[in-house]
Amino acid sequence: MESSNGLISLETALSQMLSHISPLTESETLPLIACFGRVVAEDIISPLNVPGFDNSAMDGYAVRLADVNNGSALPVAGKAFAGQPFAGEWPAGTCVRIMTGAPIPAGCDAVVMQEQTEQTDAGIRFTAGVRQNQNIRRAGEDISKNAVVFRAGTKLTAAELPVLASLGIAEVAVLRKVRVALFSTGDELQLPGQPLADGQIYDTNRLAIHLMLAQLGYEVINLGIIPDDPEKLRATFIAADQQADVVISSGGVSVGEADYTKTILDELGEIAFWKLAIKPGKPFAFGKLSQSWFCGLPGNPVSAVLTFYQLVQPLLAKLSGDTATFQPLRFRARAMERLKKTPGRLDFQRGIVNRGEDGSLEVRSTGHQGSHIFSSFSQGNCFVVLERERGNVEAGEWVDVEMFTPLFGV
Ligand SMILES: Nc1nc2c(c(=O)[nH]1)N[C@H]1C(S)=C(S)[C@@H](COP(=O)(O)OP(=O)(O)OC[C@H]3O[C@@H](n4cnc5c(N)ncnc54)[C@H](O)[C@@H]3O)O[C@H]1N2
Ligand code: MOO
Repeated sequence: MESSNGLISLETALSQMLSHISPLTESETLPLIACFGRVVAEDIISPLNVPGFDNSAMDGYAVRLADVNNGSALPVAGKAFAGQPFAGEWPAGTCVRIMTGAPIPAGCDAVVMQEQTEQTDAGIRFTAGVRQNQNIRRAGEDISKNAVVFRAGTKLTAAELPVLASLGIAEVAVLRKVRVALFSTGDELQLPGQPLADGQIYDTNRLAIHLMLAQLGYEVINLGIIPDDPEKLRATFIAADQQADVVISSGGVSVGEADYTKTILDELGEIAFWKLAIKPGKPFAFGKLSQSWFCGLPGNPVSAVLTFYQLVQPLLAKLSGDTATFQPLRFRARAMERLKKTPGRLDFQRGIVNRGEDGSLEVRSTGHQGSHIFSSFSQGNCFVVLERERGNVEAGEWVDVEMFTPLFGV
């Protein structure tokens, strides 16, 4: 949707970007430990049942139902341990001492937990009723042999990789990592550790974007700070385009000094300069260089992080082959103070959300909402997402909040 003020909605921008992207196809086979954050290249089929055999969920006694529930005590015929099954004959009218994880002896109907038994001179007496199948974990209950465990396009994390270990799978074909080239532009930028000349500032954005890319599992080619010099900019764009799947720059996308960035980008590819109906993060560039995709983030640090999060992250996920759709979870919270808001853009204010005494969520502002206030990220824990046409929020009104957690990592 493009409104009368010429601003494109976040959804329109995102769907336009994603419509161009096809996932990578090259894959490599790696050991499980190296697959963290990688995307499965082909469906993974289970080579076995998990559990692999019927086994006990408790330390106790394996019984046949016909022998229990009449109150009589049963002598112990033998023992079954995890890794050491009960061997030999199991005479009628006896029970088997069994440990958690031990294979169930053939003919066993139930396992009685130790706490529901008593040792008597005649053997083990059962102090509670016994039901068929109780405390037996059946073969294939978690995953059955030949089932599709994970479809191609699943991102492997600490939730998925141990499942593969439980199947005895040692290595997996995963898609190659997305390569991202990154640089900051601007004569005013200086490296931390260096003295500042008059009017200079330290480069914040490149570190922020680098860290977010790294924690999302992408390969980062960090090309440093590029001054506002057409030749240097052109050489950097060309080098970045040759090495990466996606080139990300920060700065120079607004109306001011973006001139040669625009000229160079026109020369090298097809780039659209958008004005997005979000705050912060209005100016944003997207398009194709000669072989890579280009995302131009706005220079203001909060705007750079927000546009990366809302637009670049889903683009990278699609390119990486990850089929999960990017849908940040939002919760309703009660504003505990007035939040200033001008209608016209979707606002992502920084807030601090907590659970109130009545159990509902309560949110406060981190204070100054300028797009240069990077410390609002460490002071806050969430975005307060305010609808495009909404005006000021009064204390007590309900708002949407979106936690920072997946954005900044641990
Ligand atoms: N006349 C207008 N001026 C501006 C508009 C507009 O629509 N009309 N939009 C404003 C908004 S909103 C933003 S956001 C910025 C984006 O501008 P650029 O992408 O061209 O970025 P710069 O002008 O290069 O820098 C903006 C600001 O951010 C600082 N900066 C830049 N890079 C970094 C960095 N790596 N680390 C830390 N800080 C950085 C830079 O010094 C400027 O202060 O434009 C507004 N202006
Ligand atoms: O969009 Mo700007 O990012 O409001 O500062």
